[in-house]
Amino acid sequence: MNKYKTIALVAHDNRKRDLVEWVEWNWAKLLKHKLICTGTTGRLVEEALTKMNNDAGNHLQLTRLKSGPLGGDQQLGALIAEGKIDILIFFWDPMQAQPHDVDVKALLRIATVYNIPTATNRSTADFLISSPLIEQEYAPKLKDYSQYINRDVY
Ligand SMILES: O=C(CO)COP(=O)(O)O
Repeated sequence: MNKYKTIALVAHDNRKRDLVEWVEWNWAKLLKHKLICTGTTGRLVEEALTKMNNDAGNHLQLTRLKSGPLGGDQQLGALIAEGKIDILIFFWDPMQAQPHDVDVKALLRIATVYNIPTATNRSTADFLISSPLIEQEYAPKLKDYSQYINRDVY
Protein backbone atom coordinates (compact mmCIF):
# COMPACT_ATOMS: atom_id res chain seq x y z
CA MET A 1 0.00 0.00 0.00
CA ASN A 2 1.20 3.47 -0.84
CA LYS A 3 1.52 6.30 1.62
CA TYR A 4 -1.78 7.63 0.33
CA LYS A 5 -4.57 5.11 0.29
CA THR A 6 -7.67 4.33 -1.69
CA ILE A 7 -10.43 4.27 0.87
CA ALA A 8 -13.90 2.86 0.16
CA LEU A 9 -16.74 4.52 2.07
CA VAL A 10 -20.16 2.87 2.24
CA ALA A 11 -23.15 3.17 4.56
CA HIS A 12 -26.65 1.77 4.69
CA ASP A 13 -29.45 4.33 4.93
CA ASN A 14 -29.83 4.12 8.73
CA ARG A 15 -26.09 4.57 9.15
CA LYS A 16 -25.52 7.36 6.61
CA ARG A 17 -25.93 10.15 9.16
CA ASP A 18 -23.28 8.46 11.31
CA LEU A 19 -20.89 8.14 8.37
CA VAL A 20 -21.41 11.75 7.27
CA GLU A 21 -20.68 12.93 10.82
CA TRP A 22 -17.55 10.78 10.85
CA VAL A 23 -16.50 12.19 7.47
CA GLU A 24 -17.04 15.75 8.72
CA TRP A 25 -14.95 15.00 11.79
CA ASN A 26 -12.13 13.53 9.70
CA TRP A 27 -12.40 15.63 6.53
CA ALA A 28 -8.83 16.94 6.53
CA LYS A 29 -7.37 13.46 6.88
CA LEU A 30 -9.70 11.95 4.29
CA LEU A 31 -8.90 14.56 1.65
CA LYS A 32 -5.33 13.26 1.44
CA HIS A 33 -6.57 9.95 0.09
CA LYS A 34 -8.57 8.70 -2.91
CA LEU A 35 -12.15 7.90 -1.98
CA ILE A 36 -14.46 5.40 -3.65
CA CYS A 37 -18.09 5.24 -2.60
CA THR A 38 -21.30 3.51 -3.52
CA GLY A 39 -23.70 5.89 -5.25
CA THR A 40 -25.87 7.46 -2.57
CA THR A 41 -23.19 7.37 0.12
CA GLY A 42 -20.89 9.07 -2.38
CA ARG A 43 -23.34 11.92 -2.99
CA LEU A 44 -23.57 12.63 0.75
CA VAL A 45 -19.82 12.26 1.33
CA GLU A 46 -19.09 14.59 -1.59
CA GLU A 47 -21.50 17.20 -0.22
CA ALA A 48 -20.01 16.93 3.27
CA LEU A 49 -16.41 17.17 2.08
CA THR A 50 -17.14 20.06 -0.26
CA LYS A 51 -18.78 21.93 2.63
CA MET A 52 -15.94 21.21 5.06
CA ASN A 53 -13.20 21.87 2.52
CA ASN A 54 -14.74 25.17 1.54
CA ASP A 55 -11.74 27.54 1.27
CA ALA A 56 -9.01 25.06 2.05
CA GLY A 57 -8.69 24.35 -1.68
CA ASN A 58 -7.78 20.69 -1.22
CA HIS A 59 -8.43 18.50 -4.20
CA LEU A 60 -11.27 16.06 -3.66
CA GLN A 61 -10.61 12.71 -5.33
CA LEU A 62 -13.89 10.86 -5.10
CA THR A 63 -15.34 8.21 -7.39
CA ARG A 64 -19.00 7.25 -7.15
CA LEU A 65 -20.01 3.74 -8.15
CA LYS A 66 -23.58 2.52 -8.61
CA SER A 67 -25.91 2.55 -5.65
CA GLY A 68 -25.39 -0.51 -3.43
CA PRO A 69 -28.61 -2.38 -4.26
CA LEU A 70 -28.03 -1.66 -7.97
CA GLY A 71 -24.60 -3.30 -8.07
CA GLY A 72 -22.37 -0.84 -6.16
CA ASP A 73 -21.37 -3.41 -3.53
CA GLN A 74 -20.42 -5.85 -6.27
CA GLN A 75 -18.39 -3.18 -8.08
CA LEU A 76 -16.50 -2.53 -4.85
CA GLY A 77 -15.94 -6.24 -4.35
CA ALA A 78 -14.49 -6.50 -7.84
CA LEU A 79 -12.15 -3.58 -7.15
CA ILE A 80 -10.96 -5.33 -3.97
CA ALA A 81 -10.28 -8.53 -5.92
CA GLU A 82 -8.26 -6.45 -8.41
CA GLY A 83 -6.18 -4.94 -5.58
CA LYS A 84 -7.53 -1.43 -6.10
CA ILE A 85 -8.93 -0.77 -2.60
CA ASP A 86 -6.72 -0.39 0.47
CA ILE A 87 -9.26 0.24 3.23
CA LEU A 88 -12.99 -0.39 3.58
CA ILE A 89 -15.18 1.71 5.87
CA PHE A 90 -18.61 0.10 5.71
CA PHE A 91 -21.25 1.20 8.21
CA TRP A 92 -23.73 -1.60 7.55
CA ASP A 93 -27.06 -1.79 9.31
CA PRO A 94 -27.33 -4.77 11.68
CA MET A 95 -31.02 -4.03 12.38
CA GLN A 96 -32.54 -4.10 8.91
CA ALA A 97 -32.58 -6.70 6.15
CA GLN A 98 -31.36 -5.31 2.85
CA PRO A 99 -32.71 -6.28 -0.58
CA HIS A 100 -29.10 -6.96 -1.55
CA ASP A 101 -28.07 -8.86 1.59
CA VAL A 102 -26.12 -11.36 -0.50
CA ASP A 103 -24.07 -8.52 -2.04
CA VAL A 104 -23.34 -7.08 1.41
CA LYS A 105 -22.17 -10.49 2.60
CA ALA A 106 -20.07 -10.94 -0.53
CA LEU A 107 -18.40 -7.56 -0.06
CA LEU A 108 -17.52 -8.28 3.57
CA ARG A 109 -16.29 -11.73 2.60
CA ILE A 110 -14.02 -10.58 -0.22
CA ALA A 111 -12.59 -7.84 2.03
CA THR A 112 -11.61 -10.59 4.48
CA VAL A 113 -10.18 -12.82 1.73
CA TYR A 114 -7.88 -9.99 0.62
CA ASN A 115 -6.96 -8.88 4.15
CA ILE A 116 -8.41 -5.40 3.69
CA PRO A 117 -8.53 -3.30 6.87
CA THR A 118 -12.28 -3.04 7.38
CA ALA A 119 -14.32 -0.92 9.77
CA THR A 120 -17.95 -1.86 10.16
CA ASN A 121 -18.63 0.63 12.95
CA ARG A 122 -17.57 4.08 13.99
CA SER A 123 -15.12 3.12 16.73
CA THR A 124 -13.17 0.87 14.40
CA ALA A 125 -13.21 3.62 11.77
CA ASP A 126 -11.77 6.01 14.41
CA PHE A 127 -9.00 3.55 15.19
CA LEU A 128 -8.20 3.03 11.50
CA ILE A 129 -8.10 6.71 10.56
CA SER A 130 -5.90 7.55 13.56
CA SER A 131 -3.44 4.75 12.93
CA PRO A 132 0.06 5.98 11.97
CA LEU A 133 -0.12 3.43 9.12
CA ILE A 134 -2.77 5.51 7.37
CA GLU A 135 -0.02 7.78 6.03
CA GLN A 136 2.78 5.24 5.73
CA GLU A 137 3.65 2.64 3.17
CA TYR A 138 2.45 -0.72 4.34
CA ALA A 139 2.80 -4.24 2.95
CA PRO A 140 -0.12 -6.36 4.14
CA LYS A 141 0.73 -10.00 4.60
CA LEU A 142 -1.49 -11.90 2.20
CA LYS A 143 -2.58 -15.41 2.92
CA ASP A 144 -1.07 -17.85 0.46
CA TYR A 145 -3.92 -19.33 -1.57
CA SER A 146 -1.65 -21.27 -3.94
CA GLN A 147 -2.54 -24.62 -2.41
CA TYR A 148 -6.19 -23.89 -3.08
CA ILE A 149 -5.50 -22.60 -6.61
CA ASN A 150 -3.42 -25.64 -7.51
CA ARG A 151 -5.61 -28.25 -5.81
CA ASP A 152 -6.49 -31.49 -7.54
CA VAL A 153 -10.05 -31.28 -8.76
CA TYR A 154 -10.29 -34.62 -10.49
O1 LIG B 1 -26.36 -0.36 -0.14
C1 LIG B 1 -25.28 0.06 0.19
C2 LIG B 1 -24.28 -0.85 0.79
O2 LIG B 1 -24.71 -2.18 0.87
C3 LIG B 1 -24.92 1.47 -0.01
O3 LIG B 1 -25.43 1.95 -1.20
P1 LIG B 1 -25.73 3.47 -1.38
O4 LIG B 1 -24.51 4.22 -0.96
O5 LIG B 1 -26.01 3.68 -2.83
O6 LIG B 1 -26.92 3.80 -0.52
